[in-house]
Amino acid sequence: MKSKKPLQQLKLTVPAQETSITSFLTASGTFHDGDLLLNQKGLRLISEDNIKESRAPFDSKEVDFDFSLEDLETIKVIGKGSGGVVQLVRHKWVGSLFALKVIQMNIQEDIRKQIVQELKINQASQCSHVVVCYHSFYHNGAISLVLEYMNRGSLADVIRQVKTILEPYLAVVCKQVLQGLVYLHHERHVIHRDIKPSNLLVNQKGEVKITDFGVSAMLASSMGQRDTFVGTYNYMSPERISGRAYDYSSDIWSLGLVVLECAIGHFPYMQSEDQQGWPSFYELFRSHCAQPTAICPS
Ligand SMILES: Nc1ncnc2c1ncn2[C@@H]1O[C@H](COP(=O)(O)OP(=O)(O)OP(=O)(O)O)[C@@H](O)[C@H]1O
Repeated sequence: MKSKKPLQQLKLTVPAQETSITSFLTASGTFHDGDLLLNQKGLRLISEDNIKESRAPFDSKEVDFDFSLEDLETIKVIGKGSGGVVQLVRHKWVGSLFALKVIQMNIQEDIRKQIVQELKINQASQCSHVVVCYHSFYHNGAISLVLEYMNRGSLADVIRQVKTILEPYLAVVCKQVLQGLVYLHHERHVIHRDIKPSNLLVNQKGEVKITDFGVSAMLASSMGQRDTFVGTYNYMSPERISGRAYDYSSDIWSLGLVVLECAIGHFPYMQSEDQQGWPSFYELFRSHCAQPTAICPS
């Protein structure tokens, strides 16, 4: 694809809709949104009916309290995303390491909703190829997620270090991500919608796990397809770029681009690894959709 002038990585901007956090707080200071309740002591999912009946703080017997934010000490900052900072932390008494993702909640309505979605999915995940969220806390306007620490960072970090990944290893990476996607698609009925190298984390055992469900959406059969998007365009499937209906297979397209990137050492829609920046939306649209191929039906 020809690229006259490389542009910055694209992010879709959404209209600013600042929502005060106070509108989601109960009298006791618990963050409440839909069936999710979150406070300093932990997270609890509750049916809407129960919430209407009580609007009460957590029943401490129903939450595992053997773990609090005060039990964690920060070792260093390991990453920064659009939602907030990720720190490496250690449990003071047990010595276990975790990644602590702290997200300030006085943010746009759409993003807040995505984070709540992420919490619900993380809390329920039971798959060895999906990053575990052990605990989540809400305190002083911020949500903190205690995540499984993946000590080799993301696949983006790996590509930066080794440039390309040889086919036998790439096959192993691909298989693990596919196992994670099979779980998300078939067990959780979720389209991830933001599969990209920085959302695939690696540990020293060679395990690869999917993380960051900030832009995931539940695909409830009654709901059909979700049409809101927050994230980068670069790994997006032709049907999403052109605003058509999409389904689970759009995650597979994204994974395909990630695998190609690992194999050739640069994002496939850049002409070479020397090329700086990312293709513009229009360049992606033209290459995926305006000049349709077998994988982009009109
Ligand atoms: N569980 C984890 N273990 C180890 N490192 C992590 C973990 N979670 C995140 N990181 C590191 O922190 C970085 C930032 O993560 P975060 O999910 O906040 O943003 P991102 O996915 O990189 O970007 P964006 O928010 O724009 O999608 C990651 O790229 C990764 O290097």
